[in-house]
Amino acid sequence: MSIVDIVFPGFTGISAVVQQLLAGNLNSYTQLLCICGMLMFFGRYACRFLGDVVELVETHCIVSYSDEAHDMLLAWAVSQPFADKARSSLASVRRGRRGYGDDHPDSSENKTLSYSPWNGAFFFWYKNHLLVFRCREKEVRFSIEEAVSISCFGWSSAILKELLSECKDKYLKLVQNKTSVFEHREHRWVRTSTKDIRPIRTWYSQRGIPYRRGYLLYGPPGTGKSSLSGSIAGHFHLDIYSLSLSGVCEGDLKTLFGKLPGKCVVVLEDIDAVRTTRSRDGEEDKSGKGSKVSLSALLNVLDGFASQEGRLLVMTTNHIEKLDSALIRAGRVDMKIEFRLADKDMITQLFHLIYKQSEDDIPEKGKRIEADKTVERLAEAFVAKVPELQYSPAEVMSFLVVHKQSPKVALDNVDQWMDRIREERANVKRADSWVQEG
Ligand SMILES: Nc1ncnc2c1ncn2[C@@H]1O[C@H](COP(=O)(O)OP(=O)(O)OP(=O)(O)O)[C@@H](O)[C@H]1O
Repeated sequence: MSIVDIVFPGFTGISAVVQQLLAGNLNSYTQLLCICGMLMFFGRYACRFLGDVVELVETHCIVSYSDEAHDMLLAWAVSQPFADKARSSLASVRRGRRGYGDDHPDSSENKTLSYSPWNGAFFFWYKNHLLVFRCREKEVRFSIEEAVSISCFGWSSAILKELLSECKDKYLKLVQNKTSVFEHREHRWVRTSTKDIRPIRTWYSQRGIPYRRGYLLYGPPGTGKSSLSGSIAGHFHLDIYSLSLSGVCEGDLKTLFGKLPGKCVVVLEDIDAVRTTRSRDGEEDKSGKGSKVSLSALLNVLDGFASQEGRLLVMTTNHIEKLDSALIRAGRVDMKIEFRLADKDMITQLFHLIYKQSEDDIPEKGKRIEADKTVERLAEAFVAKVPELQYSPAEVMSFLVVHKQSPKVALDNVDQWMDRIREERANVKRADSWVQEG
């Protein structure tokens, strides 16, 4: 290998081929192969050189994967003719790679596929300017990210800004009346889904009093704590930023809170996972459950966070008894709401929710009333069998959904289902006691 190979890899090989060609030692078939090889070799350098020259006369705008501008640009790009014609594209069922404009794809009979340009440079005309949309895979901290940019020829970026502004308008229309859910990936917020706003009427909305409060939702798993957070966000047209304390370290927690927008709902899940210590001077805690976030670090970010207008903090826990009083004192938590296992009333409501017939199901009023009476009778029998405050709404709901075709079958199977749940709980309890003993 010569020094020239460092600058032009393959140079030695190609010069040997040229020498052989000039010496005339090769038969015609080998000559043809050598010429093809040379053309490919020089063609590659020519393309690279041309690319460099083009880059010199281009103006770029890089759009960061972790920024909402990325969603804006892609929401626009998927609807462009160049996306249709792209030789390389990424297919997705949702209208967007990160869920914006999600129209409940699962509920649709025909899951609509959309294609966005992928891994290449795509030329298109925009307001009489030739622009380039580039999209590539980039490795960031052991994971693959998308690097997206738009470029124009010349030294002014005005047309790029105009395009991005159009993308923003289009995107805002797309996500209007939707609630975006952001979750953390290391130190960044990433949109994971977009939901239709869940309507909820509250004392506050009726009186026009804005929310700037902290709530603690506590109770056993599956009692609706997270669902209520979604409803609150939807009602106030705010996005949800959901953070599980068991999955972040202190540094990331601080960075993530620093990157929150002005108005949003922040849901802090598993708040009991925080390392409890009353001292705020950084003293090590003794309770240590393996969580990477100490109470002092959490209190510090919450105090900074609370000063922001329009942010709503919702903390959820399955174990209120484990929480430090400093964390849930008035001011940080204005209201504590207990979520309980399903009582008779709730079980009845869930039964009705699943089995009561709508006008679409049975258009004839008489028949519908008859069917509903049967459901009411079966609901009473069901409630008589299921003891209250033993099962979560999520458990009852998931059992009923399995038997959604027949309330009668649900009733016949409920004893068996309760036995199974009891057995599962006993197994979990046994496993827990082994872990504690170990
Ligand atoms: N009151 C309720 N009415 C109807 N469905 C409910 C109710 N509570 C819970 N569910 C059902 O249970 C599912 C789980 O609820 P959710 O995730 O809100 O519970 P959670 O209390 O936040 O649980 P966890 O503590 O495990 O996070 C919901 O998607 C919903 O289907």
